[in-house]
Amino acid sequence: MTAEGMSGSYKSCWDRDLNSFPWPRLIAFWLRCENWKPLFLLTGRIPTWLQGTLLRNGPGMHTVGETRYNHWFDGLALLHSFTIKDGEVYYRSKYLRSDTYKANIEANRIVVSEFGTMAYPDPCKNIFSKAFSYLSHTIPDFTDNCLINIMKCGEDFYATTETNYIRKINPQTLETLEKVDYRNYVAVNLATAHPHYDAAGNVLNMGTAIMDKGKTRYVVFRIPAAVPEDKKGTNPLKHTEVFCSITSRSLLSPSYYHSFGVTENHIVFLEQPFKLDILKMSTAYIRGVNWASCLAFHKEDKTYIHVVDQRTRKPLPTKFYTDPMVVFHHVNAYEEDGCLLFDVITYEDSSLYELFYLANLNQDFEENCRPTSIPTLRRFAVPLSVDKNAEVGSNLIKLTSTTAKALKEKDDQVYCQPELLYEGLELPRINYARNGKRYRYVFAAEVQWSPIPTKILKYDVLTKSSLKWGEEHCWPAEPLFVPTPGAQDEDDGKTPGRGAHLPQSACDHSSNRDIVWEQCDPPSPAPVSQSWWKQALKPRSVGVQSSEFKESLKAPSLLTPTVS
Ligand SMILES: CC1=C(/C=C/C(C)=C/C=C/C(C)=C/C=O)C(C)(C)CCC1
Ligand SMILES: [Fe+2]
Repeated sequence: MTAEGMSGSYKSCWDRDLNSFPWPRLIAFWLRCENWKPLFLLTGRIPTWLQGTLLRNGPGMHTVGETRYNHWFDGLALLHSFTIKDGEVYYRSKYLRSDTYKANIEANRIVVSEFGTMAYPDPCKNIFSKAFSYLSHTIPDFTDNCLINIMKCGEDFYATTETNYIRKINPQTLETLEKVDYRNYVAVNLATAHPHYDAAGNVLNMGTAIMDKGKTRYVVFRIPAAVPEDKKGTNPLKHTEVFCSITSRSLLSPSYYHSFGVTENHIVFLEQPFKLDILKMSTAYIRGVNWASCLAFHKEDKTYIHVVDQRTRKPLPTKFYTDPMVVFHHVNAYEEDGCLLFDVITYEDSSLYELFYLANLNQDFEENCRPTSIPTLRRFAVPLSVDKNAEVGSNLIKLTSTTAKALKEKDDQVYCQPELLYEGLELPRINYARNGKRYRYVFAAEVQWSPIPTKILKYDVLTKSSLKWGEEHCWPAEPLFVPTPGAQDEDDGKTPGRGAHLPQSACDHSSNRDIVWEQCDPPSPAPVSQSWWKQALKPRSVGVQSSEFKESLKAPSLLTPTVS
């Protein structure tokens, strides 16, 4: 939690073994390189209305046997939950038992490729059979190490990454359930880990269909929260539908993207010049290179802004574009006086992903980890209807609320120039009730010339002012805004700080179903030191907690993920 902090005692499954240790009120975890370092957060007060369970996901294990991953985004997914009840927080964690996890642990080495690490299942297989088996299909079978986020579909929760696989999990026990292949429901080879939700909880996500029926497309698909009455009990995924699709400008080098924007009537998709090279991907195995090497930033290209009308499900006809840039996180988007405004965190190149190679994060960190461009919050404005007779060179944006421009060009093109709002923030969150609507506050991690956040930030788009919280030895990261029940003001709520880039389920104050927790076996008691944290990371079987502790863990389950 952040500035308001939290009070109450921090209980964990290791409580009985380590209660002699002067536990801080709350411990925030931060994985820096491979060493977990406990960070003691503050004392303070958790508002009594803040009840619920925060689910989070992230890379948790970067070495298997003698082998180690190359990149931060490769680590085996470690699920965490924080149950907040009456001023106390109960923590648990569990590795996602993906097929990748099981194959690696069984082989006691990395045998499945990830973003930054190419691996081979069977080293003694000769190069020809390997080549043949991998060349047999253009798009290889990707990993199900779903380490990025948590998605809620109806009453189900899934760990997600950016491949076609998601893994269903039990939100109470963090156990891994079914492996789901999006391709069984919608033709996509990749999909973002940043879906949007409407007020009814229906999921809207995007993925890329590579060379599907001779075309490569960006596909927006919708997963209903509830199944039709006559289909009660079926899996909502079975009712997934293609909402709309945008044809990629290139068959074999579609854009890489990490998120997208929505407004009440439109969808915003940036076809950015940070591209996947499909031919390189289909030969990556036999060339022995990782997937990351199949991504490239083309600074001579443009960034195309696609706007799809949700009512017609068709892209607007005008060709909007802006300068080459790389965006991972959309913040929000909304419509005002016939214009669509969208706010994104922009980079001038794709160097951020380079920074997160563990070799860069390990030694002389300050030197290696200087991004060549700082994440910058920029606001774009796009006219939703373009006057054909508008003078070439004229600015089509007449709003007083922004200095963003949309310059009319010949042959129906419009060149968009953004307004710079704030330099040095990432992992943006908003009060999600304002998603797609006019809004005022961005909650984010302040990131200066290093990928390691140092402060939590609340930025006011209206006044261009910001509030910050930071403290020595604290590395807060992605905040999650939880509105106060019955709040009127957009920023009336709490923003608990969170470990790097992670998923969350906020709290809803309504349900109070009790859950009884089986607890993981605590690691052997040890002073809190690096070894203890390393040990804590070892996969643990689920054991049964001592009765009194279990009793105290009867927490209301309030699992309502917002978005991540
Ligand atoms: C495995 C794999 C991929 C993994 C991408 C990942 C894991 C990206 C993580 C991004 C994050 C965490 C961004 C944070 O803001 C790609 C590139 C889709 C290509 C297909 C194979
Ligand atoms: Fe993200």
